[in-house]
This record gives sequence, structure tokens and C-alpha cells, in this order.
Amino acid sequence: DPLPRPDQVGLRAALSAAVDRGAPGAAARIDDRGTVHAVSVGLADRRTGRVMDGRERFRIGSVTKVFTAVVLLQLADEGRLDLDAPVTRYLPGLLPGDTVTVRQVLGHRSGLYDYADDLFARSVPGFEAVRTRVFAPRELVDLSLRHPRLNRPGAAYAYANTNFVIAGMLAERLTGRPVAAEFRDRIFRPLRLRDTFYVHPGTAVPGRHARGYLTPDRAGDPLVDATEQTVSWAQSAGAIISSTRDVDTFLTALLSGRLTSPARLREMRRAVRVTATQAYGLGLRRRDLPCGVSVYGHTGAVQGYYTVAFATADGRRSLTAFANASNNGPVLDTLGRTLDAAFCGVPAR
Ligand SMILES: C[C@@H](NC(=O)[C@@H](C)NC(=O)CCCC[C@H](NC(=O)C[NH3+])C(=O)[O-])C(=O)O
Repeated sequence: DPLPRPDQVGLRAALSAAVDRGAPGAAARIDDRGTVHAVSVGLADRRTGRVMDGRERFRIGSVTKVFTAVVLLQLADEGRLDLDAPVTRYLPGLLPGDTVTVRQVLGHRSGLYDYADDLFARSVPGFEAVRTRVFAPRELVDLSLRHPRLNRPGAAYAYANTNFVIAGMLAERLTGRPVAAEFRDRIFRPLRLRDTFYVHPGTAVPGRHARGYLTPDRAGDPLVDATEQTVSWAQSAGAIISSTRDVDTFLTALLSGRLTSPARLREMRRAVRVTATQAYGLGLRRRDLPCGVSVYGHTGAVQGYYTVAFATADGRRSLTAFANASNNGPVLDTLGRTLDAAFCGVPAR
């Protein structure tokens, strides 16, 4: 059954609300079977006063996890990876005496602790301590292993960046190539994602981009320009740079079955409930919207940038929205309202 037309007024209202709550700027792009609706508000750069126009590149944070999951699901399709094998079959010794499977890692059901909780307990000092650091993936896993498991493998959902650092290690071990090469050859090039890069551990955002601003924990402190950072603390869990156009293209291609076999896509979408309206599959979030539409994608939060990127189950309509702010809950909540505008149409007023 056809979706209601996108609510352009509602889309602009959601972005303006994000700016009212402290984001310097925001932008959103809906791709509705080729018909594009794009809105942008506020500033891409506070210093120069450059206004946001929606074509900017920006850091997509955990939307990276969808790309990393696609690489592993393609390896499963190629018969080179068994999703139900223990991680230690491919990475011996990584998780001592552990039965955690690849599928549990991709579904955040490994029970592993999220080291990011330690790194960013204090947002600005935590960021400043890592912004130029380069971590070996193993270092990040070891940070996590300093904590006891949150639960037995498979017992419950517990979000952890640790899982997608391990997923990146699996891709490198199975292919013998850097995960950057796998992203490029399996996804970025085939889909012609010209705004999409994995430059880790480089700190510069290539080409024309929105600057990103980290909101300090103490009200009244100045925003921190967080644009240049290695994002090595997240790497295959959060370091991709892209644009609203490219993320729309990627989600549309993925959900319309162009990147994996139908069987693997079904497994990716088979989501385990997390809350009344949210579920998690393999590297993919499902949001059940109030109007009854379920959408698949991911959110992102890296210093300076929030992203909301979702599409319908068949990929015919996708939405990517971002604000160049982070550590600001009200901004993230209002950015989430772009989903209702994109997929639920004009509310009955
Ligand atoms: C939420 C999103 N996850 C991600 O995008 C991953 C890469 N980010 C995080 O886990 C949060 C890192 C801290 C951000 C920092 N927060 C703090 O420093 C809080 N003390 C900030 O907001 O900039 C997802 O999976 O949906």
C-alpha cells in the first residue's frame, strides 16, 4: 500500500526545531522512488557564516555499522564466513574462552561492554583525549574486556561499539585487506558514492563539508568545533564520512536487495525487539513509527554530528537527516521527528 506523501512542512519544522535547541544547522533529504525532497536550515560553518545547503559531507557515526554489516553479509553470501561460528574461529584468542558468535556481534547480543561509555563519561575532556589518537582495533577490544560481560552471549541486546570494531577485524582477517578497501570496492564504488569516504585515521573531512560542533556538558560553555578528528575510537563502528544523498542511495540499494542475497537481507532485517518502538537486526535498527510504518536504518552520534538514516522495508523511500551538533539530547530527539514527516505524511490536524 502506498505511503502518504512526505510532509515537507513537517520536515522543515523538525530541522528548525533542532536549530532552536542548539544545533548550528541541519539538513534532510528524502528520496521517494527518485523524487527528491531536500531541506536545509542554519549554518554549515559558524565561523564563516556559510549556510547549510544539504550537499555537505559530514561524519555519519554509527550509520557506519550498516556498511560494516553489509561487508560481512557479503562474505557470508560468498561462503567465506559462517554467521553462527564463534568469533574466535576467525580471530583466535581475541575473546578468551568465548562462544560469542558473529551473528551475536552484529546484533549487539555478545554481552561485551561498550568502551565508549568509559572514554566519553566527560564529553569534552574525553573527546580531546582521543581526537588525534590512533587505536589498533585490539586496543579497543581490550578496553572493553576490562569490564565483566553485561550478559551471557545471546541472552540480551546491549549496544556496544566493541561489536563493530570486532566486525571490522573480521572483515580484515577474512579478506586480508584493510576494511577501507572492502568498503570502497564492495559499496562506495559500485554505488558511485562520490561523497563517501573511510579516511581513518586521517582527521580531515575531504571536500566541502559541514563543520561539526560538540555541545559541552556544562551549560553555557562554548561549542567545541569537533570536525577534525581521527574517529579511531570508533573506526569500523563509526568513522565513515558521507552525505545525505549518498546515504539515501546506500539504504535504497541495500533494502531493495542490490547489495546482498535475499536470504542475507532477511537475516539483516530480522530484528530483535529493544523497546516498544525499536528493534535491532544485524547492523540495522528498525523503528516502528506511530503511523504503522516500520523503517530500517541507523542513527549516528559522533562528536559534532547527529545522523538519522532510515528507509522503508522495500527501499522505495529513504530519509537521511543530520544536524552538525552532538551531546545534545533535545537536538537528537527533534531530528528523530524527520521520520514522521518522511514516512507518515501530514498528521491529521
Ligand atoms: C548513538 C549511535 N551510536 C554511534 O553513533 C556511536 C558511534 N557513538 C556512540 O556510541 C556515542 C559516542 C559519544 C558521543 C558523544 N557523547 C558523549 O560524549 C556523552 N558523554 C557526543 O554526543 O558527541 C547509534 O548507534 O545509534
